[in-house]
Amino acid sequence: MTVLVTGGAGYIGSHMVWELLDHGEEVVVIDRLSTGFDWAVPDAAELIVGDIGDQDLVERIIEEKGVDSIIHFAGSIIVPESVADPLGYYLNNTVKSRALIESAVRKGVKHFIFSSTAAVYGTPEECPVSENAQLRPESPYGSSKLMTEIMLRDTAAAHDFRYTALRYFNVSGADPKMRTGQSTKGATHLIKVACETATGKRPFMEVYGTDYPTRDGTCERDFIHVSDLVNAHYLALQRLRDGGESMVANCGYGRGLTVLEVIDAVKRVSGIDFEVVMSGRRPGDPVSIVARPDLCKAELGWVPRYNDLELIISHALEWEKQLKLRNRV
Ligand SMILES: NC(=O)c1ccc[n+]([C@@H]2O[C@H](COP(=O)([O-])OP(=O)(O)OC[C@H]3O[C@@H](n4cnc5c(N)ncnc54)[C@H](O)[C@@H]3O)[C@@H](O)[C@H]2O)c1
Ligand SMILES: O=c1ccn([C@@H]2O[C@H](COP(=O)(O)OP(=O)(O)O[C@H]3O[C@H](CO)[C@H](O)[C@H](O)[C@H]3O)[C@@H](O)[C@H]2O)c(=O)[nH]1
Repeated sequence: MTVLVTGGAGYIGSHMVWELLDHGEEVVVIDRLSTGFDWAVPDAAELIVGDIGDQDLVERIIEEKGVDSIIHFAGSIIVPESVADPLGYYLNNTVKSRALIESAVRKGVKHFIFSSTAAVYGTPEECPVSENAQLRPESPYGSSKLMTEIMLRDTAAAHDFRYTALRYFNVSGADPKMRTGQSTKGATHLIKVACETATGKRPFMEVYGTDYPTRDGTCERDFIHVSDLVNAHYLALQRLRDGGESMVANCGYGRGLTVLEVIDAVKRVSGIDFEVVMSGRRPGDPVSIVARPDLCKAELGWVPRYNDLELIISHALEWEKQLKLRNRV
């Protein structure tokens, strides 16, 4: 039994590959290396450079490697970029996910885990938000992911195929053993950007919007450590293999932190008082989004191990230093 990890050369995917290898799984990765790196894939996993929309390639991999499960991370992930290029996002996230799901069904892969996102909720009426809240994405990115969730739901109803869609909140941090981390070039994620500024890779950083209706005027998010996130996927994989029904679950800690609170914490942990410029709002940003994680805990038996902002930041900062040391910036 082999697990096919799409996007396994990327930030979250590479952590997933390590999590699977740590549990003794056979792993094959497909990644076109658009934002990922071949060096991020451990030697013990096979990397096939290619596109998830290439059905001949994907179906050959499934057959030749004896793939029983797919964990699907490959996609385009930047909210404001999706506002500027909606059709590009619908192609890479929705159309190519459709091709991948079809290949899975054709080749009899019965278990599928999908990287969904809190962006499917838009700005929820109630926070923390539970899975049955209204789905009103505010960006093409969120819509492109919601459409994939719908395809999975309908495919599972029609075929011998079960899935878990995990709606990630704000993923951050790095492998505590420093085997991988977020290496994305031109990153836009808050903690990554703040750590790059603290380590001198950027001269300053901006805060996008200071007039939101929150306690300090900046947006509020729920930051989850990437290692806790990939552990939830591993538990979801075991549950599907044990016959568990399809499900959709939030992955977050249930705790909201504002942009300014995060920046202050990065300054504290790094000991560097870097420059922060207050700017206008960024398109597509919901004000506040925090998970209700009860379902993930109850159904998967998920027990987070790194629910501590300073610990998340210390791992992210350490990875930033590793990138410099390894000349990979
Ligand atoms: N980072 C977050 O905070 C976050 C939050 C919610 C959901 N997600 C989802 O998690 C997944 C992984 O995100 P990430 O942060 O690791 O991003 P990433 O950009 O580091 O990883 C994505 C990987 O997919 C690859 N890829 C993209 N399109 C491909 C294609 N058509 N064929 C083959 N490979 C392709 C890229 O080369 C890259 O290695 C994405 O689906 C994203 O939407 C991320
Ligand atoms: O330099 C920066 C970077 C970010 N922000 C702010 O920080 C907050 C978080 O922004 P991120 O870009 O880190 O993350 P998003 O919440 O926009 O999106 C992330 O989480 C979402 C789920 O909530 C999606 O899944 C998406 O893939 C993932 O990028 C936003 O208010 C943003 O405007 C800044 O002020 N300055």
